[in-house]
Amino acid sequence: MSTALPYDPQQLKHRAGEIIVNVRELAAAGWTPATSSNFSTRLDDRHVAITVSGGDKGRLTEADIMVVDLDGQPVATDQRPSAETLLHTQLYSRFAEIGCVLHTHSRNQTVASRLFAGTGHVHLEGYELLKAFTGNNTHETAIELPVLPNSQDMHTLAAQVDALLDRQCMWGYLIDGHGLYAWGRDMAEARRHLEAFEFLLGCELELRKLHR
Ligand SMILES: CSCCC(=O)C(=O)COP(=O)(O)O
Ligand SMILES: [Zn+2]
Repeated sequence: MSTALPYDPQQLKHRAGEIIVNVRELAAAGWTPATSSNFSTRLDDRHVAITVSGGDKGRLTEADIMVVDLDGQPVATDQRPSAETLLHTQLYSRFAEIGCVLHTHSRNQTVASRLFAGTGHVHLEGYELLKAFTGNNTHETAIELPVLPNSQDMHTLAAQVDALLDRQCMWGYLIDGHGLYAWGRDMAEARRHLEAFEFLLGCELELRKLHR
């Protein structure tokens, strides 16, 4: 006897393939070292496809992508979702339009998170690449990328993110000594935001090396 799944398995297959292809490229760029990072996409208004906890994210297969509900509870599986699932589901729960959340641990992201933890944000201004963020259409603007203190308690981190989202519209944040979260309406938009943050953080770090 087969039990009907509460989500569309074809949609899961499609979204899992999308995660695998994109994450392989992010891993090849060195942004997912030592089993770090996690990735998710929305399946429908109640379900999210997310990477399982642990393992080399550069070698994901369909078996490494599972389904959770918006409370982060596994659906029709006994696999263990990412330890940081709450940081994904809080965004899907809060914004119906968010379709993809990407979290990476590149060197630039991690170094910048340490360097700017004291000020609580990274000021990004005057760059043409700011136009990569949905809603921006000029370089004559600035965004503040928040830097949150790290915690092993996801509820503490999620509360900090919620407090920020109450105050500002944003496409990502850094966690001190940890990495970057970025999101968008779909994989393409989330990846564009992630790559833009990575590039701009690299520029800010390089400028500091040049003492500017
Ligand atoms: C060795 S990485 C430490 C955990 C982490 O920050 C991360 O991004 C990966 O956690 P997950 O449970 O999603 O594998
Ligand atoms: Zn992490």
